[in-house]
Amino acid sequence: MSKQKKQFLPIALDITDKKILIIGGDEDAYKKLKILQRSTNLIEVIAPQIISWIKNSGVVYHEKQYSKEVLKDYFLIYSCVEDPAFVRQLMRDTKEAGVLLNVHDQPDFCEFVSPAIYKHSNISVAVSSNGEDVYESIRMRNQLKDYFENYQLQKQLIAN
Ligand SMILES: C[C@@]1(CC(=O)O)c2cc3[nH]c(cc4nc(cc5[nH]c(cc(n2)[C@H]1CCC(=O)O)[C@@](C)(CC(=O)O)[C@@H]5CCC(=O)O)C(CC(=O)O)=C4CCC(=O)O)c(CCC(=O)O)c3CC(=O)O
Ligand SMILES: NC(=O)C1=CN([C@@H]2O[C@H](COP(=O)(O)OP(=O)(O)OC[C@H]3O[C@@H](n4cnc5c(N)ncnc54)[C@H](O)[C@@H]3O)[C@@H](O)[C@H]2O)C=CC1
Repeated sequence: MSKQKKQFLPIALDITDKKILIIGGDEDAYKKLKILQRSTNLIEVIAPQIISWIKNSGVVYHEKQYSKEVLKDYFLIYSCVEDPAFVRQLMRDTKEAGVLLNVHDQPDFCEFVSPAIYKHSNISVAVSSNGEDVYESIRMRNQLKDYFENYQLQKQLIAN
């Protein structure tokens, strides 16, 4: 029987005073950290080895193996670990703890996916392809970004 296609709902979550955990300490984790830092400072990283870019980014980090006891302290979990056995166990742990999981670049394992975002003050434009075509999401976000930046520029020109 063919697998049912996933459906993702685009929403905006209240993350005020809520901590987010990134599991993994390499370049992928760093990229995810930089994206999340546009929206919050309440991010922590856990991994046995953490690159210096992460350590120097002002984030709280824990240089040790992940264990499921930590999950209760966080609102969202982003995993940037590739090991499939690790991911399978993490999916069981997050389900048990009732916390939502994103697995970097692996939509089949994601309970939520990250859209491509353009943010200007209070306005956010988020583009998602239902997890199907991230490059199209990024392309469309960039076009919308150009549109909004031109729009801002035109408004300024008219005002002056
Ligand atoms: C499903 C999803 C799950 C998730 O990760 O949440 C997912 C999946 C995959 N990404 C892949 C590749 C890359 N993704 C990026 C970048 C971003 N990816 C993001 C989101 C998502 N990526 C979710 C879908 C969103 C939607 O619905 O459209 C963005 C928008 C947001 C963010 O990550 O926060 C962020 C841009 C941030 C920004 O520009 O602001 C780059 C570029 C880079 O990293 O520089 C590369 C190439 C380098 C690399 O390979 O890493 C591949 C392999 C594809 C292939 O090779 O064919 C898969 C797997 C697959 O498509 O099946
Ligand atoms: N069982 C398998 O098939 C495995 C395959 N791989 C393959 O190896 C390649 C890359 O391997 P790595 O760079 O070692 O990637 P990795 O995914 O093992 O590690 C990425 C990051 O996650 C961290 N990490 C690993 N285990 C962790 C844990 N238990 N708790 C918290 N953080 C943890 C690491 O410190 C690192 O910073 C990939 O292509 C992957 O597919 C890697 C591990 C196991």
